[in-house]
Amino acid sequence: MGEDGERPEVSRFREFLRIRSISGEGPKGVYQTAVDWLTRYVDDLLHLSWETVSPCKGKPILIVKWPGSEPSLPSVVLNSHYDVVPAMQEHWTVDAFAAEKTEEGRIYGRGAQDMKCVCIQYLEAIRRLIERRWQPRRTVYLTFVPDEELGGTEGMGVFLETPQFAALQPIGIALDEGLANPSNAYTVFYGERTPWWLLVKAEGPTGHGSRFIEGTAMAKLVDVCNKALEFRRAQRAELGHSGGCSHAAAKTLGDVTTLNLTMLRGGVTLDGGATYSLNVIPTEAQAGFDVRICARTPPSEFRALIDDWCRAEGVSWSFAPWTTPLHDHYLTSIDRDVNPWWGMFLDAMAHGGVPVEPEIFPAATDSRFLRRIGVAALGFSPMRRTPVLLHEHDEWLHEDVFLEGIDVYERLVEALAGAPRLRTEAAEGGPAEGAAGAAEAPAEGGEAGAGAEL
Ligand SMILES: CSCC[C@H](NC=O)C(=O)O
Ligand SMILES: [Zn+2]
Ligand SMILES: [Zn+2]
Repeated sequence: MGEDGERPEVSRFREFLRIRSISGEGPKGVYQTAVDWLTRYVDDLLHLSWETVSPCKGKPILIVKWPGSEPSLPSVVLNSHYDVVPAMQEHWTVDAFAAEKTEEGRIYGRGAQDMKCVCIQYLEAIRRLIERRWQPRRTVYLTFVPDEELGGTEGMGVFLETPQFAALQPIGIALDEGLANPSNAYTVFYGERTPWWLLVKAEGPTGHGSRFIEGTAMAKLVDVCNKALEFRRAQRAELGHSGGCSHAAAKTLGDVTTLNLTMLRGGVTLDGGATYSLNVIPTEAQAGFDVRICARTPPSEFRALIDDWCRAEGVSWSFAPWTTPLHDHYLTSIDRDVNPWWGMFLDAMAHGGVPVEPEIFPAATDSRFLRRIGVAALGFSPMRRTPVLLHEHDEWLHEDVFLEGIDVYERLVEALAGAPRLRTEAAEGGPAEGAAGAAEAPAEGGEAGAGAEL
């Protein structure tokens, strides 16, 4: 027991929460602080080898290696991101980076659910397995990446291009983050809705604001926005009144397409943007949308819609240039016959007696980079009986749920890293019966991958 009778695992989790590793705006060098903290942890408690790689300056990726007894077998990758989204401190009832714990056992902090809990749970599960002298058959790699919250381009995205990533290959299965589940079950994600961040740009004539000028940039843009919002209303209706809570309705957020107007810009500005010339018709206006295309809708179908909306108004649209161009669906098969890892995952969970609900992740995680290159990836954060609080004010996780998650990973790592060669895996030099991993990425507009039940 640690201080105040607290379990040392919990104390370490709280310590990690105090590092302000906010993507984009943390204190200078804080990413390195987080990685240094993790490497000390590995040195002191796991005694495993590790290395860091920084394809983007100041954005280190930490790779920890636990060698398997049969290193030629495809590896098991446990991925987590150590960056967190900012906290609006004025809306929190506690300090977002103090990792306070209530008497009842709730641990408050930015990253408590997303996903510093998982970073520590992986480490603690492996610490326990090492302590009880369990040896993995397959090599296990822990990867800790930055910048997931910014889209992963300068984190997992660039990591894929490095020799350090090549060294993890072939990968059998990768685990990455999921979401809390308020019910008694865990949720596991085998795919994600595909994020499209769009910019619509309208142009038109100028003139005096007192006249009827036709075809203005603003009017055209508003027409496109109205069509987009109409589409949004229809999708909202399809979801029903549950608001995406997976337990009150048959449909979850992952089953419909969301669209939100998240940026509007226009107007002739004065004084560096402090005021506007409201009597001058602006010649340009822009809107930005966050769209998440559900797995049932081929991206080409959505593309046709937005093309229509824009063509009708004579305006243009483009993908936001700062996002990673992953615009297709990538799914991991949940057919045991196609993907034996799925069966192993389910069996290990069933062994623990906890129900599992497979779903499509409503947002985007680093899993999509892995699925895109054919790696089977499951999004899983072992948090049940817990409200979904990622990115919210007063994010918390109960210490008992955190501790239970370590037990879960212990079981999972034993099952996955202890797995003998699968029939879908080639013997050295020989052919395999078929790829186990992610279903083939469908061509633009194609169906969801083979074996994936939607
Ligand atoms: C377009 S990539 C964005 C990634 C981000 N991930 C977590 O919130 C998300 O908004 O889903
Ligand atoms: Zn996350
Ligand atoms: Zn997040």
